[in-house]
Amino acid sequence: MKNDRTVTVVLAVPDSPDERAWWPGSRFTSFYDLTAKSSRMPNSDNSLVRTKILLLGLRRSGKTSIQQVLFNNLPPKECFYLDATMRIVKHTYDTVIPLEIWDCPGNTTVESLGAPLSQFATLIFVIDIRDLYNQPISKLVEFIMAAYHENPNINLEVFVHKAERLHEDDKFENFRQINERVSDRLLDESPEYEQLPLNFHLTSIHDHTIHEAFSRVLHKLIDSLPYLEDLLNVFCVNSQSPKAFLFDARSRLYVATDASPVDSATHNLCCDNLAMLNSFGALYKSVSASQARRFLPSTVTPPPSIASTTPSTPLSRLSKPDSEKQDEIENHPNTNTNTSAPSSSTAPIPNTDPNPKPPKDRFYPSAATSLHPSTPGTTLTYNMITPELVLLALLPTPVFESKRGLVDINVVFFREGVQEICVVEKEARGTV
Ligand SMILES: Nc1nc2c(ncn2[C@@H]2O[C@H](COP(=O)(O)OP(=O)(O)OP(=O)(O)O)[C@@H](O)[C@H]2O)c(=O)[nH]1
Repeated sequence: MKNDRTVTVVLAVPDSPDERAWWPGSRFTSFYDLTAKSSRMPNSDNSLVRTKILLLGLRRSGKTSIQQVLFNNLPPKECFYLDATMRIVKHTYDTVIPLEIWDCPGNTTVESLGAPLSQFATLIFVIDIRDLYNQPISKLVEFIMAAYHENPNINLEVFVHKAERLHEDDKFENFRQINERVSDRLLDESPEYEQLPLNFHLTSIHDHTIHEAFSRVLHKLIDSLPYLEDLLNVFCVNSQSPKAFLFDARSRLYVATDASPVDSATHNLCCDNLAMLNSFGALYKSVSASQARRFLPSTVTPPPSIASTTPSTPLSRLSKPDSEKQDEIENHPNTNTNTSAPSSSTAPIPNTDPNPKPPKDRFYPSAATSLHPSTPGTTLTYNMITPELVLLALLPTPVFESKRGLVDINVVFFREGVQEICVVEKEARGTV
């Protein structure tokens, strides 16, 4: 009976524009029109307004590794071979908001930065967890003081990094000491720094802590976060989902989640599942590429066949027959070859078709994985929402099995709301 009531609620939502007035995405449009749009006019040269993040820290603290692992899919083990950063490198990344991440050399000072701190929305300072000496703390304090005077609204984040290198007790002791020393040094400088909101995170590229910490950094930068959270809350209630995340597919950062608390185990599970599904995209790309290989030089290595590379877990299943959807899956962002990734095996395919087909409607892939088969069980669902974003939601398996259509309808309306928000974000930044 309880589930039937949910059906009524969901189907009643979007019948007419009037009835949809309560829909969070719509409320967002009108409110956001009045607020963010006016404060986020495009640059005078009509270029895209990017939110800037400053990545600072001593040499070898792990700045470039963090950027490369999160935004360039570099496997953590390969970070060992990264060259030292000699000049400031500006990396751009597009998700709900467009980002510009400044990876700075270890010797960067406030003076040598070459840009006022007022330009940046967030300053992330990376400290090696074993580096309890004066130098990194002095440098961090120098930047905090400068930021306080130039840009009091800047988000100050400290990543106490390479945390996996220490045992639990030492990890928390070093974390506490770094935290305490920074606070003491700031207090020595002036009591006015006492109230500064400094956020400390324990991070490592070798586990999911870097994803969780950077996600929290990102949340503070997304003006539309409350509206995305509203949509997730509505989705969870109507689909009986205990937890749902809206993830940026490529970086595996979650851009929003519902109101229930995030527990690391669930977050990590979603991250792993996303990594597994992301790797599907590359497989389909290879298969499609093989059909077009007649256009390519013969030196291109043949891709592995689907049959031999499909993950063996019987519980993971794509929602549509593979053969039907290969072409459309090619449009999935996860199938995009990341040109700056270190080891991309798929060469770009020249478009030699003299009669190119008209663009197709976007296909939104979905998948479901049973997490533990014992009754009642939990199912993790994956639904693509926009080219960048995917919805990962936990559902009781009986709900998923008996109310699949209902969940799908909820996903459709959720997608509509999120897409509306993304359009408004883009409009506010002058990209549409
Ligand atoms: N154990 C461990 N090593 C890490 C982690 N992150 C980065 N490293 C290693 O730290 C070393 C330095 O990493 P980089 O990313 O080059 O450091 P950086 O701060 O960019 O260094 P500069 O470019 O010289 O300023 C590399 O060998 C990485 O593999 C981590 O979370 N854990």
